[in-house]
Amino acid sequence: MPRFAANLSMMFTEVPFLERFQAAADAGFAAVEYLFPYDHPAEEVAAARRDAGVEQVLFNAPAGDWAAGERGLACLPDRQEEFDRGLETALHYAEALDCPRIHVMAGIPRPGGELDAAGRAAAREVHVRRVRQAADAAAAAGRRVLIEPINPVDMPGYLLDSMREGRDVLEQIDHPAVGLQLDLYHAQITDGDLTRLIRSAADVVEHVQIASVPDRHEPDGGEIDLDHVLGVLDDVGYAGWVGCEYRPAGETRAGLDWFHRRAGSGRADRRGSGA
Ligand SMILES: O=C(O)[C@@H](O)C(=O)CO
Ligand SMILES: [Mg+2]
Repeated sequence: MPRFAANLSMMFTEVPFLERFQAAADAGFAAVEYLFPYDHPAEEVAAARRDAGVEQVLFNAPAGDWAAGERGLACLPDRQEEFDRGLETALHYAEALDCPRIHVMAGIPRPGGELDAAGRAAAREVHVRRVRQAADAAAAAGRRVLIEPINPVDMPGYLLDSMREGRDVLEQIDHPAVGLQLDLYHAQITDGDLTRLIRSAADVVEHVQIASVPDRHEPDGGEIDLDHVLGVLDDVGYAGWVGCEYRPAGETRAGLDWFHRRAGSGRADRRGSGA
């Protein structure tokens, strides 16, 4: 059975961010992930993680003005300086948190508008270049960069909008320090055919996330058969983490039956270092 990491941007939001580490540990999670730690100094986040005794397995590089609708900087040509600074910040946090991987978001090249083929090619060219840049810096710091396809219903206009696109871009990036983040919630919406998809992408997937479709709640309901996809991940030898990136339907702990049934105590289920 794969190992589960609690996503602290969506789970345990009943308590302030820094308290979510301990809440996740108390619930039995051995690891955590989240979108952004940057509202708090790296040292405070690192202390919260250490005190709770959980591994940090993933977080995102700064992604622009999130409140204004931005979703990453990597494909935005006129944001090079901000991208550079964000990369530095992310690597600083990764060091403090002992986190092996950073998700670098592509961005929305034409917010609210249509992107023609030429516009898409231009955005992709910038994206490929910036992810390579991030990967060079990450590799020098002993870390890895992930890219994640995201469904266009939740994130209209996001450049990396299917697993197929993700595979293509990954090939184009062609960098040993870059891998794919397979969010099965997005993948079910954009690609479907999850069994074949997991099997065919097994060589490049370095992190998995789960949630129910279409509501993005606890992963043991909706369109995805959780035990089936976890079994396929086991079959292909997936040894990474499975991030629980879902919005609990009610109180987080009240919805953890699915986790306790599959992970035992969670902590007892640890295999290897997770790095
Ligand atoms: O799937 C998601 O939404 C996240 O993994 C993410 O990084 C961007 O929102
Ligand atoms: Mg995700």
